[in-house]
Amino acid sequence: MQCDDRNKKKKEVQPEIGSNFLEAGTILTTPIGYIESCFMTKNGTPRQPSVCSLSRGRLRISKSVFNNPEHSLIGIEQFSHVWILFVFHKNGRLSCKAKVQPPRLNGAKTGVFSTRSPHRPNAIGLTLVRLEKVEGSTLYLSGIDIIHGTPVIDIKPYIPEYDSPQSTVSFEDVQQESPNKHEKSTNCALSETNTELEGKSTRPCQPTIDHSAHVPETKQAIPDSSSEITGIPKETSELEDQNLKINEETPLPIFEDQYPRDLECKKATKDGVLQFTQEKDANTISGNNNCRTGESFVPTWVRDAPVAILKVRFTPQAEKELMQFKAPNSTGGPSFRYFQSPEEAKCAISNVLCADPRSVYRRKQCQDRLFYFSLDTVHITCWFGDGFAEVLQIQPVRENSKAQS
Ligand SMILES: C[S@@+](CC[C@H](N)C(=O)[O-])C[C@H]1O[C@@H](n2cnc3c(N)ncnc32)[C@H](O)[C@@H]1O
Repeated sequence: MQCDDRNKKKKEVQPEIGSNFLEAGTILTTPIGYIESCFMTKNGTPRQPSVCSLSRGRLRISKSVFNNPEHSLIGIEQFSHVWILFVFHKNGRLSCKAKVQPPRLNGAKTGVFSTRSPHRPNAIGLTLVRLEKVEGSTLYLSGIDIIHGTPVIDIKPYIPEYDSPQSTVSFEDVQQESPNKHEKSTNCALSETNTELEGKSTRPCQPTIDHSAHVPETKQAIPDSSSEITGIPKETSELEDQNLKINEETPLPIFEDQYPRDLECKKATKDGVLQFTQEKDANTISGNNNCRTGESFVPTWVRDAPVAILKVRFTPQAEKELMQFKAPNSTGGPSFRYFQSPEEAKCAISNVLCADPRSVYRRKQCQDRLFYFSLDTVHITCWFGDGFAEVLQIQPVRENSKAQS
């Protein structure tokens, strides 16, 4: 059913139901399309898009959502990157585990919401991908970590001024620095409470300069005369469009008391669970307020994983087999669907393997087992040794072959 029809129907039949569900935060999602990806199975799919910039895919906006799906993409080609929100449809079942074991913690547990684990209560994924081109109602993407057939529920443009604090430091460094160093920067005239109203934004008050992603000029956060005083970029007017306008009648939420001032970080404890203890006489400023405006922080485990970056090598036989593959739509021999050449494929395979795609279980308990995965139209067999991965065999993917999960 298309958007217009659905709205009409809601209005005619049960006008209040739609809004009640929205109020309760319950929505029935309708995929706007399904990802066509070079990754057919979860196995071997990178854990984040940054792992393999050559991983390609397509997304065609469905005609069941818009009469003219191409209209929904007008202007999007002016962005270099877009966020893709999708459903982890191959999770098997919905997860209700509050603690998970991200591979980078090598077996230790942490709270699900401090990770990017697929196993989360609402099974929603968020990936920042490069937008290569737009043709009609189809987006051509690269740098994906999403498998073929994944239902996509939304696309949003990546806008560095909104989405990316200027610099990232480690949580532990922030904790070690003297408290005086973390005085809030005075160039920000937004009150803390107002910042909370804006969705806990860490957006810098000053426009950010150093961004490689491109944004259409109309979207640049250029302060106008009215925003100069507060340092709020012009685009804040969007909040007003969404009825979030801050006015005298709108009570400002007070969040301060809910946040302890300092968190003492303790690394993995005896039961393998990461624990952060709060100081007893916690003050009222959140941990996030410990960092300077425009700065963000992440735990060290996100950056310095206990998992080594592996060296990747190909046996001469595997290399020879890969060279048989031809550019898309070529005849006489196996051809790629997404990669343009065997060299590109080799680079992508190396990227996937050097990040060690094995689960913690596989890494620890079954080190000597062969590992299989597929990428584009290539089926790869490899093994892992101490600090390296070796590709043993490259075969064309068989249509009905089922890779290990
Ligand atoms: C760690 S998640 C991160 C995804 C996204 N960047 C995020 O942060 O929400 C990436 C992994 O999800 C898995 N995956 C990708 N698409 C999936 C799908 N449709 N259903 C279940 N798992 C999926 C793949 O195994 C991939 O390695």
